[in-house]
This record gives sequence, C-alpha cells and structure tokens, in this order.
Amino acid sequence: MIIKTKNFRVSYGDKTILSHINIEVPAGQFLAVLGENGAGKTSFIKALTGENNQTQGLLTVNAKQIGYVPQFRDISRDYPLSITEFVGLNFNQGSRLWFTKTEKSAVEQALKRMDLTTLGNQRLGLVSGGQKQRAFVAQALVKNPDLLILDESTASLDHEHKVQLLENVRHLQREKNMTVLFITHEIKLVADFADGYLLFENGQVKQGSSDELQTLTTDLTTRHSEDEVRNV
Ligand SMILES: Nc1ncnc2c1ncn2[C@@H]1O[C@H](COP(=O)(O)OP(=O)(O)OP(=O)(O)O)[C@@H](O)[C@H]1O
Repeated sequence: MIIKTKNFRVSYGDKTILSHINIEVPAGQFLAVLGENGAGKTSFIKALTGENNQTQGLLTVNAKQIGYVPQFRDISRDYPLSITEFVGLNFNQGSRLWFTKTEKSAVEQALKRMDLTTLGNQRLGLVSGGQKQRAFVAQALVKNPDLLILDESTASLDHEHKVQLLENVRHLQREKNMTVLFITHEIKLVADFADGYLLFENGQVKQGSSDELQTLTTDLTTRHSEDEVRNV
C-alpha cells in the first residue's frame, strides 16, 4: 500500500473536518478524488505531503517522492521564467546557476512527456492555460515521483485539452507504475480514466473501484439533471 490510514482524523481547533478515515491505496493506481467544496480534500492531501499536522490517528505514506500540483496557481503575463526554467525550479539549485547533466536531462524528459519540448524557451506567463497546466505537471515530474497529486488540473481547460491532459497523465502513470491522485469536480470526465475513487463526504472518505465509480457517475449525473429540471 502506498497510502494507508487508520482512524485518521483532521481537525482545526474544535472543528472536525474528517474523522474515522480508514483507507488503503495500492501503489500504481489512478484514483479520482471527489467531493464538494470544503469536504476536506485539500486538508487530506496536505497531510499526505506533510504540510498539515493538525491530524490524529495513523497515516502511512510509502512514497519515495511526491509530485504535487496545487490548485489555483496564478501566473501573470509578466512572470519572467521560461517554461524550461520553471520546470527546473524543482531542483532548488541554491546559489548554483547551472543544472547538472542529470538535472538537465530530467527537465528535458519532463518537457517531452508533457509535449512541451518545442515551447521550452517561451515565457510561462505568455502561453495558454492548457500549456501552463502541462508545465505545472512537468515541474512535478522532474524528480520522478512515485506519487503524483493533481488538484483541479483540468479545471480551466476546454474539453479537448482536458482529455489530452488526462490521457497524458494516464499514459505516464501506466508506464512508470505511478500512483496518481486526481482531484476533480468533473466526475464524468475522470470516470473513463480512473481505477477507482476516494469520495470525501460528510467528514468521511469512501473508497471504491472503477465499476463503482461508473455507478456513482450515473447516480450523480441523474441527480444533477433532476435538480436542473426542478430548477427550471
Ligand atoms: N488551516 C485551516 N484552519 C482552519 N480551517 C481550515 C484550514 N484549512 C481548511 N479549513 C477548513 O476546512 C474545511 C475543508 O477545507 P479543504 O480545503 O480541505 O476542502 P476541499 O475539499 O479541498 O475544498 P475545495 O474543493 O473547495 O478545494 C473548510 O471548511 C475550510 O474552511
């Protein structure tokens, strides 16, 4: 198991966000992470990455390297770095201004994986939303993570680019036997790609298989379209 929790809990002061969380995530799967706004997804992910210690119970993460692409990274038009420089930032060279051979080749590989080779010299601030998202993922890939966490990476993209990004990540995940946690509100979109899901709801986390995800997708889509009909 790459992630395992036992009676895991997240609370901020006296406000409990998640409790009695018992999940086991096998390595090498692509999981959709679902749940409404405020359901506790980010709180849980931050616990995985070591950025949230307001937790109790057991959480085991057996990843050697975690790649994390957080939600809402605002890159303005005057952002000075090229895509290649941005992707290389993860190496944290300190005062060293150059990349080692290995670092350089890791950056090149990551750019290639995300179809960014020809755009490497372009300034990140000036490329399209989809290209920025691919650069964020490429940056998370340079250290060869065995656990990749993408938070709403498809949110601002048009349908074609959403599918393209998911296909890219899926391909990579299979090739490298990576574990991917894909946080999204677009259940229908991710249902075709995921091996299973984690659903954050009412302070709990439910885990399910890809078949159960298909059922959940149908249920939720029906529920939503009924709501829409009612609201007309
Ligand atoms: N550091 C914190 N201190 C206090 N409350 C917090 C903190 N971080 C998050 N919360 C609260 O915990 C709840 C869960 O937030 P969280 O960001 O984990 O949800 P989420 O499922 O990721 O939501 P979204 O889909 O909107 O990103 C929210 O009510 C939020 O206000």
